[in-house]
Amino acid sequence: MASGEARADELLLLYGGTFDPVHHGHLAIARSARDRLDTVVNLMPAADPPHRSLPGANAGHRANMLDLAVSSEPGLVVDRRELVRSGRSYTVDTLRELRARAPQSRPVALLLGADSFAGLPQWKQWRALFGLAHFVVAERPGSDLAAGLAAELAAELAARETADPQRLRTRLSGAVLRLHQPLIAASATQVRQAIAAGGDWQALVPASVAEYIVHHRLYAAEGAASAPL
Ligand SMILES: Nc1ncnc2c1ncn2[C@@H]1O[C@H](COP(=O)(O)OP(=O)(O)OP(=O)(O)O)[C@@H](O)[C@H]1O
Ligand SMILES: O=C(O)c1ccc[n+]([C@@H]2O[C@H](COP(=O)([O-])O)[C@@H](O)[C@H]2O)c1
Repeated sequence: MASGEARADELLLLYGGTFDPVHHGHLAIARSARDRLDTVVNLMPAADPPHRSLPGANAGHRANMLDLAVSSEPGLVVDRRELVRSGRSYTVDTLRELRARAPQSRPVALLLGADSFAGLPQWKQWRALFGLAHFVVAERPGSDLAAGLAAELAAELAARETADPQRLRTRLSGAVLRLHQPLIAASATQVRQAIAAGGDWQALVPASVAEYIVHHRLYAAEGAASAPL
């Protein structure tokens, strides 16, 4: 495990998401990436996530829940860089900003689920992303990368895939590593819907996150406004 001050050539692993709310599926892939790559995972909530409707909880609440979720998890930390920027949280903008500040010798990787990776051709300037970061793609129940990828993305994957985690350190960007972590089928939609419907949801998130949701009345059924942060 990497510890202390990051070296200029240390791999920087970012895990972006809406995290509305963070659940055990998110944490499982973060732990798996941490262990496979022997590095810290920076969970980075999107303030205004592109290509989806407004989150159910505001960015401050979502980041606070992440803080709680990682508080006893070695090697997982919260990165608020997208919370201090206005406008939509496009990944290409985040990476360019980071590249302008970080040492040029520092490799950067993005962690994402297979469903997100399959949607990459819809992202802003998606091809430019390969020049800015590596991709670490986690399996997700229901998303099969072997089938259903757009031809242009399938071609990129075939050219860039590596099974060697070291490749993410010897190059600055452009490789794709697949992560075969234990699958957890949880989704944030499932959590939000179960809360709104009065169903069972608490086992899908860490206990501290469940307490936060209840305390702030997040995702409550229509008519029950959530508490402001
Ligand atoms: N259970 C899971 N297994 C693997 N990857 C996941 C899982 N849940 C989320 N991810 C990945 O984590 C990233 C952030 O996901 P996000 O915050 O949108 O969660 P979500 O559960 O997909 O949310 P929603 O249901 O609101 O769409 C995405 O790249 C997504 O593919
Ligand atoms: O940059 C884009 O166009 C873009 C489009 C869709 C998603 N993303 C990023 O992908 C990450 C996962 O998104 P989501 O919606 O699945 O939570 C999150 O960091 C988003 O900002 C980025």
